[in-house]
Amino acid sequence: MADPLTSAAWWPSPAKLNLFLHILGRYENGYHQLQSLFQMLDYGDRLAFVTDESGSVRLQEPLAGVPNDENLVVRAARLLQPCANLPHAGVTIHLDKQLPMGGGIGGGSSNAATTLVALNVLWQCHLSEDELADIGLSLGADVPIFVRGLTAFAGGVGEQITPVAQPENWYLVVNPGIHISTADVFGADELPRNTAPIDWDSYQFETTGNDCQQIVCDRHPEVAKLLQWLVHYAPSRMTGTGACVFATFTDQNLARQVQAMLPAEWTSFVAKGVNQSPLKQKLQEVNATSDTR
Ligand SMILES: C[C@@](CO)(OP(=O)(O)O)[C@H](O)COP(=O)(O)OP(=O)(O)OC[C@H]1O[C@@H](n2ccc(N)nc2=O)[C@H](O)[C@@H]1O
Ligand SMILES: Nc1ncnc2c1ncn2[C@@H]1O[C@H](COP(=O)(O)OP(=O)(O)O)[C@@H](O)[C@H]1O
Repeated sequence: MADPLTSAAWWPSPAKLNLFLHILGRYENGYHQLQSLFQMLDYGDRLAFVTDESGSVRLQEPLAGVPNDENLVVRAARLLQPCANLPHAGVTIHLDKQLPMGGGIGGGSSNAATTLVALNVLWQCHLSEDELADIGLSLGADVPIFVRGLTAFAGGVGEQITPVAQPENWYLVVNPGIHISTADVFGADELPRNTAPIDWDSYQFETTGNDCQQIVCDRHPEVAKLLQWLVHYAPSRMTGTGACVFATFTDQNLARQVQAMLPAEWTSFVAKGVNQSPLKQKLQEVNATSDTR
């Protein structure tokens, strides 16, 4: 069937990697104080929004295991609805899901951020980026960084963001096929929670790590096996609370050569690390078009 939506109707919803993830401590509300480098990728899901005056939010393609009312896309749209400057603002949302769920690459948070950024335009809410990031934070710690759409160091629970340009490397991202709950990892007694803070200026991949990696490897030997396989070819690490693992290359062809050798049990994608996310780029294009009208 022909795609009824034009290519211009789609808004990108990119993945991220945590190039490192340190846990410094725990706040009174149970959330953890982190330091991390969020690397935006040029690869991800995409969403399209068909607005109407129904006053309701519909999701056309439900996700297996996620009731529509709990889908972050629907929750984000409903949070924004009171800010719409259109009568009875409603929307049907199309979600083209490519990213594995629960993989530590931020798919759900990114979907929520794309929904906030796109509907802010389409419903004429006129909210600032800061206001959208604040709304996003109420949906999840990772949503604000996707709203801002820049590769950045993050502190606090992940919401204190310092944009930083990184070399735009190529990443082979491998999914061992395990769904890991972020809450389960952060709830683990054996999780290290006292890593000393680092100065952003002195960041190096080699001298940092992922404080969640060891317990995930202990609990899920498949992740340990995958890491052992990948480090033969390139510097590799788990992203977020897992389960995906990435290997870093300066050359796209090398990343694809290693991808071609991966055992069939693991799925993967190759993506470029970008300093500005495809969502931010799309927003700039949309704003430029409306400025010339
Ligand atoms: C730690 C990261 C790194 O990217 O893990 P991934 O989810 O990407 O693997 C994220 O910041 C996660 O962000 P996000 O997935 O939005 O987290 P939330 O929905 O806000 O929280 C999920 C659960 O993780 C725990 N949590 C999350 C963030 C944080 N700084 N401290 C925590 O303790 C809380 O127990 C919370 O119940
Ligand atoms: N639009 C969405 N996309 C993915 N997951 C979603 C979405 N809405 C809600 N979720 C829930 O959020 C959980 C975490 O998803 P995701 O963001 O993909 O993982 P992670 O935080 O590990 O990167 C999923 O297992 C699912 O239950």
